[in-house]
Amino acid sequence: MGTMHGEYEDFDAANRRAEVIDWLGGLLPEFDLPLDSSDEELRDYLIDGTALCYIADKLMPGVLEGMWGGYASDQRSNVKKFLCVVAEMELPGFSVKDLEEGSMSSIVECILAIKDNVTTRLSGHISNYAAKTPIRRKLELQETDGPVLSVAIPGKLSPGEERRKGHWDPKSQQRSALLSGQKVNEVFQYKHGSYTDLPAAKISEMLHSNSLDHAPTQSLLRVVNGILDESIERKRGEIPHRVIYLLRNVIQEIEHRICIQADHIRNQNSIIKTREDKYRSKIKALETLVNGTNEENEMAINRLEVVKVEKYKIDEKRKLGEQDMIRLMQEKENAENIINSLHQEMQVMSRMHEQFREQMETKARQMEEHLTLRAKEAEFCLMQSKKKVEEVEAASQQKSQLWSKKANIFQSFMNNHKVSIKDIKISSQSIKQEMHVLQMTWRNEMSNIGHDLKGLVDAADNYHKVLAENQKLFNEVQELKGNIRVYCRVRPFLPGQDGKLTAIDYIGENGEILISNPSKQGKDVYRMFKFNKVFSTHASQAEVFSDIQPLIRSVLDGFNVCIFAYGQTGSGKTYTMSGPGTSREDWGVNYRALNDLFDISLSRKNAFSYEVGVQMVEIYNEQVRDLLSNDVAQKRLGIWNTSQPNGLAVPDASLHPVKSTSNILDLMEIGQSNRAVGSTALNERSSRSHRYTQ
Ligand SMILES: Nc1ncnc2c1ncn2[C@@H]1O[C@H](COP(=O)(O)OP(=O)(O)OP(=O)(O)O)[C@@H](O)[C@H]1O
Repeated sequence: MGTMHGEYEDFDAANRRAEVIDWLGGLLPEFDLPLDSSDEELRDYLIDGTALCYIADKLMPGVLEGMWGGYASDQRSNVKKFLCVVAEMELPGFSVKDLEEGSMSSIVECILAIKDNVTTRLSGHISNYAAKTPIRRKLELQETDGPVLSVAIPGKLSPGEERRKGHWDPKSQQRSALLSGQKVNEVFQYKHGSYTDLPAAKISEMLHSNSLDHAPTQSLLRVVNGILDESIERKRGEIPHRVIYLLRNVIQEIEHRICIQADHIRNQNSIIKTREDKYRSKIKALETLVNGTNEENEMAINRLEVVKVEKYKIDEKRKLGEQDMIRLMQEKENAENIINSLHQEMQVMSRMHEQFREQMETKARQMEEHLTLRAKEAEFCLMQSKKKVEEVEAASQQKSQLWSKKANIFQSFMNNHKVSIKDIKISSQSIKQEMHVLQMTWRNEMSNIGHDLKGLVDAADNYHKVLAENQKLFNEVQELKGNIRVYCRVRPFLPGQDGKLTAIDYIGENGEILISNPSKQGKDVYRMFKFNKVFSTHASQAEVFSDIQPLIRSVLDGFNVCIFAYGQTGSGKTYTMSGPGTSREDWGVNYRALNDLFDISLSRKNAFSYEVGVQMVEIYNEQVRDLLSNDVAQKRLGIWNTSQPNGLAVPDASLHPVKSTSNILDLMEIGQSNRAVGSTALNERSSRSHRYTQ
């Protein structure tokens, strides 16, 4: 924008300078500068002040005093005179220094102000101009007290041409023009009715002198009007020929002046058109410039937006940078604190190091003293050791003599030993031979043992077959004896009971028992019962178990076995199943059965592997409880059905399904009052539990 503004200013200055040059070209005929002349070219033309003085003289003839123009003493006096005229006209001036080396703008503005002033004045002159008297070669407009505007006529030397020819004196020329004008006025100022009476000599003087050239157009028109008025007043219309001739010349002069004025106006029009075209082209250029400026403005706005965005980013970055700076300052403070603490630690360490160094130096001195003492001691010891060495050498000589003796003895011993070694070698060879014989016999024996082992393996196989056959036969015997066996054991009287009140009358060998009831009559007194076997009151625990033991062993062969005791309270169920004490003889059926099973499983451990499980339950008031469970709530196992014949109860199958697995031994004692039941179960290869009925 600054550049554009500068360009516009240059353009405006050039325009104004061109306007000055154009005006001067019309005012000063010798002025031949082109319109696009530079400031310096205009300065060169105006710097001597001659042209300026000529302008002032044109504006106010005679106003310049003394010698001016080419006759001036120096250039500065010309310029100063011009500036005095300008000051009198109250127009803006300039300094001489500006004209010599400063800016030309003030000079241009001054001349343009003069031009405007003259144009304003001429607007009134030109209206009168057409009605003035024609002059043949030069037209001069002059008011009574106004400025004079001269126009150069072709064919006559202009003041510039005269000046260039070295004889042009604008002041004398002007002065002669003024004098001839006054003379013409005197010549042409006649009263009415006097033109026809002009003598021929006077008319000839008017025609043959420069009177017409210098006469104002107004005077010439006054002459024409006067002649015409006189011709009208004279009814006869007779006007002398000489007056008519004068009239014709005056009219020709006026026509000539009008033609010149018309030419001048046409020239001015063409100049104005040329300027108009120039101004239009300049306006187009300015419009283009303005359009370009608008585009540049849009681009500048876009750039401004971009710059705003960049500024916003830069502000954000600046804020981040400030935050970073604050953080870095804090880190710096922390680092400084750390450095200070480290510095303090370093000082402490250096002090400690100094103390340590001093201590070490003290120690070193002490050590040095100590080492000196030790060195002296070592020297002393060395002396003593030398003495001892000498003593030892003496002793060693004695010992060497002894050793030589011992060596002789050892040599003789070695000789004897070699002899004995030879004997040992001979005996070892004989031992080797014996060992070889023994190895051969051992191999033979091992082969025999292998054969024997093979026979044993075959025998073992046969043994297993035989054992299986025996087991089969045993179980068949058990089945023949009956799968359900009922034994009766008679409890002896307890201490304090009367033995005469016994109901047992007879016990048979084949399981018969005769019960007598004295309270009954007839054959109802005796009743005979038949069991598999009846144990008398003298039967021991071992005798009772001996009849049950085969059934228990059949468990190991895959049969389920259940043994339970039944009887009224105090009849001896616990005594029979558990025993009265813990001694081996007192063991009841439970202990003996388990012990027997453990013995058998132990004896068969190389061939079979048995797992034994134990379950303890209590049946009391028709409630079954697991006595080995830690959870009291879980002890209850189910409801028992006691509606079986003979008072037997079976578990509800839906609640407690009886597992059909074999290899189970149940040992129970069942009281009449159903108060308590103890049960022990043994399972071969299985620890699954099994519950039986009451
Ligand atoms: N064969 C026997 N020899 C000696 N004493 C016996 C014999 N049988 C039982 N007794 C004794 O009889 C008493 C009652 O026996 P036991 O407690 O075994 O009866 P029980 O049927 O288990 O009674 P309950 O049903 O009330 O438990 C005990 O003192 C016991 O020592």
